[in-house]
Amino acid sequence: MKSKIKLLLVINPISGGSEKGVITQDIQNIVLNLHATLETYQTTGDEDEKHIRDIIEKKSIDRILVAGGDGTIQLVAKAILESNIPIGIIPAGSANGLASNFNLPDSLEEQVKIVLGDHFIDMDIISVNNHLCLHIADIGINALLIKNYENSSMRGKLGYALQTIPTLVESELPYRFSIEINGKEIQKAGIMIAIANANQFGTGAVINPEGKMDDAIFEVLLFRKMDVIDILKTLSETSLRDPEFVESFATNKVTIHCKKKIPLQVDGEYIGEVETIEASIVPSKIKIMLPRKTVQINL
Ligand SMILES: Nc1ncnc2c1ncn2[C@@H]1O[C@H](COP(=O)(O)OP(=O)(O)OP(=O)(O)O)[C@@H](O)[C@H]1O
Repeated sequence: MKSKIKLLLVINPISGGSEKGVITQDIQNIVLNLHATLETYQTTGDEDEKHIRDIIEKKSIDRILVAGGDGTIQLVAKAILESNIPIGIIPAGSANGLASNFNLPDSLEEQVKIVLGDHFIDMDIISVNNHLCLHIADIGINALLIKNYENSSMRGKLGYALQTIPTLVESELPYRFSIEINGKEIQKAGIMIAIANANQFGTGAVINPEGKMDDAIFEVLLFRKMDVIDILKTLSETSLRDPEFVESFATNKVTIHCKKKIPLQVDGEYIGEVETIEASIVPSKIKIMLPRKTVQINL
């Protein structure tokens, strides 16, 4: 008889502002009926990466199930970079930017079955100024919006929307970029540049319909202009890819210089202001367990 799969549940108790005690109990019950054993690690925000690595080694973990937002998935991705242990996702963050790209089922039982299944994607990882990026990084207006949102007391989409007007007033648009890409240096003006591994923001707005997450290529998207209405559209499930204002370049390496310091965010975390962004595909990939019917979103 095949030995049972050793599953580690990594759960972030504060992500998405929701109580996780019930989820943990439900997962324990679901796993009891499947060919697996369960270890649980609750994140504390302090040295989680190291603790997860220790558990993987001591308990010979085969698969990891992450219940949290992008920050928690990032943390686990760093911990497993060398061991290449497959991970499954229970979207339990406030935005779930990465998970929104995978058509995951809502049922907890299905989500647990997926991590124990055999269908996966070998997902690319991008390094952006030495930060791991699984989803989308950007410089310019959206990063400034995320910074203002993080500093405000209002959470959720409304909190984000309320930051758009002060953000536009504060920003000095357009930014002027010098982009070294595919052996060329080009000069462009715009309100933001996104470095996209994935197709869509957590809000559902598709910004990169032709992006594939396992082709060792990422897209550099230059947004030429955007007004308040366009920014508010990112809060709904509409495509933002009007060719009038987005220019796209596919590559595995890019360097972008901006004359003035410009805000940078990676996977929803505000990083700070930078003058240069260096992004490249890293040699390691991570195995994300997916439902059988996952299709890449192509509009
Ligand atoms: N027990 C804890 N107490 C406080 N902070 C924690 C704890 N566990 C993890 N964290 C912090 O939670 C953050 C990651 O949260 P995560 O991104 O997963 O959720 P989120 O912000 O709600 O979701 P999203 O990124 O989808 O908006 C990290 O900054 C991590 O340090």
